[in-house]
Amino acid sequence: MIKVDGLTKAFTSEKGLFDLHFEVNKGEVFGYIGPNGAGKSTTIRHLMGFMKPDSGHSSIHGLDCWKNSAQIQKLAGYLPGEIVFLEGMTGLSFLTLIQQMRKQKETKRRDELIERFQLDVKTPIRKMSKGMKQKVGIIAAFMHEPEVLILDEPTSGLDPLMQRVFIDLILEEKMKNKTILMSSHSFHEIERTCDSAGIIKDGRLVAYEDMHSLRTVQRRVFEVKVRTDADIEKMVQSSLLTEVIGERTVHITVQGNDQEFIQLLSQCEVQHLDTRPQDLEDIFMHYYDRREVAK
Ligand SMILES: Nc1ncnc2c1ncn2[C@@H]1O[C@H](COP(=O)(O)OP(=O)(O)OP(=O)(O)O)[C@@H](O)[C@H]1O
Repeated sequence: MIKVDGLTKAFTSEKGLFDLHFEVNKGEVFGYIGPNGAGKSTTIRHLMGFMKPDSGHSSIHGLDCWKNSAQIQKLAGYLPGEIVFLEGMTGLSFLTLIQQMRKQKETKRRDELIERFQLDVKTPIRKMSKGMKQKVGIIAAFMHEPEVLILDEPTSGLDPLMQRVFIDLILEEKMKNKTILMSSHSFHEIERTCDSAGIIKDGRLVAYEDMHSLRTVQRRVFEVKVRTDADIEKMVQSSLLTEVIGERTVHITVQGNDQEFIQLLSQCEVQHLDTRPQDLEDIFMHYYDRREVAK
């Protein structure tokens, strides 16, 4: 449904997008994550046909995003990272204008969303808080029930209750077989809603996770506190995946090698042991360090 094929847009030799490839199938929710300035919004602008790639292409529903930008913009529900509103409008007059531009007469879904997000649409947009403006943008993106949704940091500015309302909305759209790409800085949001997640760094896709296999494979992270530095050394030297996180405390990721882990523990003087399932943050967090040289 959404296809990005060798997409390249070089602003400088290091900034932009470089030979980007990924696909999102119909009915899937794809989470697009990465550090500030990685290239998420630039990818999204290409998908919406606002930018011409230097090489490669992207398509939605088989339509080239650049060559068929008018059709793409009609087809997809889009939430920009920064919404620009016209002066002197209320939330309702803005939403009505968007509906008129789309020749959409039906207001039932719009009103349902207004109700759900508890938005006071009579407030002039210039007097709205960041979160209120974000709600207006979300409603505008969803109210015509598009088959494809392209969302740039949709929950930015929303309070925790509204973030939950948004997650429920995504899960509901997923049940209706909608295809969704959303960029986010929230691992929790991605874990709750997405079928797959990709991480972009310095304009390149550096990791990809299928959320279903992530859930079924269930790696576990153990936090182990030992008594001596020698114990720490033993752990680090073992073939297990370890990360020293504090004084004589180490995180060990275990996946199918439980026996090896137990043997290692039996050789050390363990003072404290704790565990939790590995989450997306554990897998992707190190990609966020901007000091790390891109591989
Ligand atoms: N029109 C442009 N001209 C030149 N450089 C640009 C342009 N648009 C974006 N960039 C640069 O490209 C890089 C990627 O920017 P982009 O906005 O896509 O990042 P992002 O992943 O969305 O970041 P954030 O999480 O901060 O929103 C940044 O270094 C940015 O400064």
